[in-house]
Amino acid sequence: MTRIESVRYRPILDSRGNKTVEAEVVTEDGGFGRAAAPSGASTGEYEAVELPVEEAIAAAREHVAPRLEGREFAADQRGVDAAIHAADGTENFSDVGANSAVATSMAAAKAATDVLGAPLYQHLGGAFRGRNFPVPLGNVVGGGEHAADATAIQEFLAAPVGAPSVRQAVFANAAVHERVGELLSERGEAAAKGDEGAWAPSIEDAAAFEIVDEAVDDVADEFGFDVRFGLDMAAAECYEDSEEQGSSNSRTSSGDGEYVFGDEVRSTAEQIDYVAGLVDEYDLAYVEDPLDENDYEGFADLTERVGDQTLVCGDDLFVTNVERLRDGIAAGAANSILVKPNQIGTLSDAVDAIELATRNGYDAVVSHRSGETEDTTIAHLAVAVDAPFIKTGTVGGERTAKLNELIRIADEA
Ligand SMILES: C=C(OP(=O)(O)O)C(=O)O
Ligand SMILES: [Mg+2]
Repeated sequence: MTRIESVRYRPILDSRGNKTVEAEVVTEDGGFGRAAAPSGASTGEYEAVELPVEEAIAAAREHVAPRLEGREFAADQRGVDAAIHAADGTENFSDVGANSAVATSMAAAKAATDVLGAPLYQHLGGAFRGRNFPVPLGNVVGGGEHAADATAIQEFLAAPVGAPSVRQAVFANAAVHERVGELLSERGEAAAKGDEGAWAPSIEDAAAFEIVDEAVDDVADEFGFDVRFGLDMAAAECYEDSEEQGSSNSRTSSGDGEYVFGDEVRSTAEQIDYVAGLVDEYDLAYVEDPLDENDYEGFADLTERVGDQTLVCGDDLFVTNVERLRDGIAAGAANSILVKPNQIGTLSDAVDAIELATRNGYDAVVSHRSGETEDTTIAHLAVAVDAPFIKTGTVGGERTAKLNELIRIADEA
């Protein structure tokens, strides 16, 4: 009943003004699904390959669409995703592009829900989903690869862990963003916004810690529940391998290089001490990518030290990849995984990573990318898999698209 009749592709714009892939899937009985690929800036070395948009679209038209049209059923997500894999034939979607793959995978899911008449989260997660909602982690200050001349740490994230509802949590994060803006202007720090809508002031990380700490305390008092904060350090971007000092982003070895965050240079042991100290000092709820993407051992050491106090999350470390996650679980590296469907290319692969994580006591954090569209699939995915957290910004239309969808799902569930 949901047999796919046609698959169409077009280039559209993402929030950075770059071109990205939009896919549309139409079923024989008129079901329609449309989805668009997001795009990262601080991408992990081991992510599936994003091809230039025209190339990805041409490859998808030639190889993916013919494997789906008249052959696969949109409601059979595993079948659709297996066909996309077969059309590509590589380990990392380097032939058709993870951007066209993920757009197709998500569009098929939406076409199925259109026919089935069920919300996307229910189609993906089943009849018993829709009761639990993720805590939204929302970045309020940032820099790194997301803004020039701003903080060295990529993201300072509000974490409204005590919120009684997803709506209150979303509103609290917006309030933290607003309060941070006020505190910055009281200090005379005019700030632009980075790629994800967070303030991008030209200040040291130490000043950002003071400001965000004060802002979350103020908002916790105002809202009457616990609001903490966390970080995405995106440390692979700041790691310089010992064999290639001076050239940033070397990814060939780990452990004996240096972390260069602004003017501060740290060895791996010092970086672990520094992060553990931050967790204690600021009662951090969350620390993503505190170490290089190859350093399972460093992640394990840090997790051993602070894993009972905070979430230690692997983004570039795991890249939503079950093989890399399996290695991490064996090593005791991290206790949570960031899940970005475009890092791995299909919804089925993303769900596999989430299920492996959950079975092993790792929390899944479903995440946006710095380059986004109005697509709301990740809001539904987070509810469908019972993810305890979602990271999808705080303000800006492409971010509020997901946050407002979460509020709607909660209202209608
Ligand atoms: C969302 C992130 O940024 P990007 O999409 O640039 O990888 C991240 O690093 O978690
Ligand atoms: Mg990250």
